Amino acid sequence: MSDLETTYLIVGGGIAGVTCIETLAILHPEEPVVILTASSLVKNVSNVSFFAKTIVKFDVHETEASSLQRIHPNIKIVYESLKEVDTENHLAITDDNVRIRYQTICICTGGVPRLISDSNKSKKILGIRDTESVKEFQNRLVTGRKMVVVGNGGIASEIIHATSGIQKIWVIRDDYISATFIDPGAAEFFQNTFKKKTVDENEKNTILRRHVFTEEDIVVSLNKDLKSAALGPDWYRKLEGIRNETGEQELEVIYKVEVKSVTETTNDYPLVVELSNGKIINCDFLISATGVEPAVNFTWDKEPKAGPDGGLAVNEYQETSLRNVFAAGDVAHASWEHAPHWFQLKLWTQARQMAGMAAKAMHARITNQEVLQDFCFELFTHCTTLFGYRIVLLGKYNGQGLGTDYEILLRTTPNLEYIKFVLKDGRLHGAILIGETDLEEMCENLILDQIDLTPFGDDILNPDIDIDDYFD
Ligand SMILES: Cc1cc2nc3c(=O)[nH]c(=O)nc-3n(C[C@H](O)[C@H](O)[C@H](O)COP(=O)(O)OP(=O)(O)OC[C@H]3O[C@@H](n4cnc5c(N)ncnc54)[C@H](O)[C@@H]3O)c2cc1C
Ligand SMILES: NC(=O)C1=CN([C@@H]2O[C@H](COP(=O)(O)OP(=O)(O)OC[C@H]3O[C@@H](n4cnc5c(N)ncnc54)[C@H](OP(=O)(O)O)[C@@H]3O)[C@@H](O)[C@H]2O)C=CC1
Repeated sequence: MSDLETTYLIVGGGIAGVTCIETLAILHPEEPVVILTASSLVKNVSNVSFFAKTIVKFDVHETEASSLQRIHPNIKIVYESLKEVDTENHLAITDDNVRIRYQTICICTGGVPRLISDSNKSKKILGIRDTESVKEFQNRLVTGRKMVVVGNGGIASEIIHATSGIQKIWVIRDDYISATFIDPGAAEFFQNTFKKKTVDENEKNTILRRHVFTEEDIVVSLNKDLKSAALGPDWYRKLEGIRNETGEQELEVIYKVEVKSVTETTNDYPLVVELSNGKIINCDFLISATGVEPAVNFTWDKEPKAGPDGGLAVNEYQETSLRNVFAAGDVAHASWEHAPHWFQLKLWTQARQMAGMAAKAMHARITNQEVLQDFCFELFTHCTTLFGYRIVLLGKYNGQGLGTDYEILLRTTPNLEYIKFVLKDGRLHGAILIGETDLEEMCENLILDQIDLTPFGDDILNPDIDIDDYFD
């Protein structure tokens, strides 16, 4: 017996779940869809702009789940948590024992912060994922004097940039900042902008250089029951201006260390953080911005295959190893053979792309049609803002997996732009574009078409030559 019957069941109201519904609303509006969401707010995407075929930028907002009724005429919203999936009988069972019979299901339950190992020892160790966790962080910023930030990815970088009036100790495993997204050269570009806001005239000169790098030169780095969706792009703006003290940021970066232990004390500073190099830091609270793990927070009659991170392993159509069970977004592990210039990172662009693909494949299954993998999986692209600069990452932007004999061509103008091309056998395999470079579309074409750039030499990045003319 079931309480509800549906053709499509979507679990989760983050970007992946909502995109899946939006796509099904276009492909199959007459068929019933049920969304099972643990939070009453869902994500929606607006102001989508394309810098090139595959390079997309958009805004993410939170809205009432009921607004989905305007998107899909045949949707039913169930505000509950998924407890169990009975794949044999095509049944999903919620915490309150509501039973939903589906023909296809897409799991979009996202991720939860992966905190440092001592996180259960103190409530002063915080992870950031949803609005609630940011509120707690905001409260701690109001009175905090010193915080430790652990991790070297997107969240840590944004926190360091956005907070002021508090002493910050940034603890990272790498030997340069923001290693998930950039290389040591770009890290230096950003650190110079921290040091001084204005640049001397004679420092504004553009520097162009080619370097043959090896893998050893560039190290490729790639709290609770949090069931709300992950935050939107401008979440860190909520941290700005909490303390209005002006002046130099009190920032200390400690490189190549990890946190060994964290203990609470009754001393002036309530938290004692011991690092792997023996250093002791006393602080008010610690932010663990140390990645996400997939939220597979329900049980199965039969376990599907999992990826190395515990996420649901999916093929190129986003289907798990269990027929008619699809997955998309942070909960999914991309287990198909990737195109040469694509790899998975837990980002909302990818959550959106995976969910669009899942919806197409679910629709094809129901209507007995064939489906092809979407073109967006040909090229890794990420468009974001870091330390106040627009940053576009393309393909193997840090030489990921290119072996030991690739070249790097750099053009940098202090406080203005940082452009890095990763070349192998004369062809472009990846790029980091920081600032308003206007090179996105050209780079996308050069990577996708694998044009031999040897004849252009270093002119490919010469600011006085409009290289686009060659390819028109
Ligand atoms: C602070 C922060 C900043 C970020 N900034 C960026 C950025 O600038 N650019 C970028 O590309 N990415 C960014 N990300 C990553 C991005 O937010 C995620 O990759 C993306 O939101 C994942 O979407 P999702 O739909 O898979 O998961 P989520 O957004 O986590 O949504 C999961 C949904 O599933 C629901 N759910 C969970 N378990 C259950 C259950 N058992 N039953 C029912 N419902 C359930 C939750 O309520 C939620 O609605 C950021 C992440 C964070 C935390
Ligand atoms: N602008 C953007 O695009 C943003 C994207 N995001 C996304 O949100 C998600 C969460 O962000 P975030 O938490 O920053 O995750 P990230 O995966 O971006 O970064 C995690 C960082 O923590 C480090 N780390 C992991 N475990 C430890 C540990 N035990 N001790 C010290 N360091 C550790 C990792 O190092 P190592 O690499 O060595 O494992 C890495 O530097 C990610 O999917 C991220 O891509 C978040 C904010 C902004």
